[in-house]
Amino acid sequence: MPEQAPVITIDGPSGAGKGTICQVLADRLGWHLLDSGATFRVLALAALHHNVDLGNEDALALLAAHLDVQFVPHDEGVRVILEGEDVSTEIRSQECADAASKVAVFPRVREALLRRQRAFRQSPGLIADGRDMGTVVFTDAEAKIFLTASAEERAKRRYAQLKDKGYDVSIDRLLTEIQDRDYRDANRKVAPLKPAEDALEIDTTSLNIDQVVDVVINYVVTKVDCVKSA
Ligand SMILES: Nc1ncnc2c1ncn2[C@@H]1O[C@H](COP(=O)(O)OP(=O)(O)OP(=O)(O)O)[C@@H](O)[C@H]1O
Ligand SMILES: Nc1ccn([C@@H]2O[C@H](COP(=O)(O)O)[C@@H](O)[C@H]2O)c(=O)n1
Repeated sequence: MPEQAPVITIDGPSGAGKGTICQVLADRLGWHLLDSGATFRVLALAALHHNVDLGNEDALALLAAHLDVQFVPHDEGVRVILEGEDVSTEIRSQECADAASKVAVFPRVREALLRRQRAFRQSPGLIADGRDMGTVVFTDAEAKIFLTASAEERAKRRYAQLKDKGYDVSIDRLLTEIQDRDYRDANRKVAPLKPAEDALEIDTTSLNIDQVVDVVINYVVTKVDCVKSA
């Protein structure tokens, strides 16, 4: 059997810094990047566009199986093209985040997206960002990391990020949204948000981005042979 490309998984709740750290790792190693949250967000957006009920598992699973979506690598990350339209910005809305966490509770929806997520595993390697990358999608990953931070710190980070982009947001509302999404993600029956048994857990509440990158790189070099020898 041909050898599979190595995978590093980074899971954790919203705002823990997964996307930021995954991008740094992917750039440093020259590996592919899977933002699995984007697969749920784009499905949720397609459901909203086509008036598919976010509570209808059959209809959502069918939509997921036939979704016309491309993830196109680009200088500033990955462009998400849905039915020929660039929706990279639109899927980042709070409405899509919320809808994504609603469609993500359904087993058949997750099953339909699995094949697309696993297809990102290509040479020379993959950095996979999500909630169940280490527990379900890439259980054989070479290194698994679970990033956390207090909900208050994550709301502060999101507030700063959105303010920076010119959005007028309330920190209290962001905190409530984060707590609601955490609850839904951690309490669903399939692929709940939790660390893999063999994951390194890093609480980033009082660490800055550079400090988190250092902890992650120091760990990865101990776990992934081709990174050790690079
Ligand atoms: N350790 C950190 N210290 C301070 N700010 C951070 C840290 N890590 C990430 N951030 C900032 O927090 C914001 C959210 O980070 P990021 O998007 O990486 O989180 P995430 O876990 O991928 O969230 P989501 O799952 O919702 O996509 C960004 O503005 C990022 O720059
Ligand atoms: N592996 C994953 C990734 C994401 N989800 C769900 O999608 C929502 C949006 O994810 P972001 O990382 O883009 O914020 C998230 O709240 C989860 O409900 C998932 O279930 N599994």
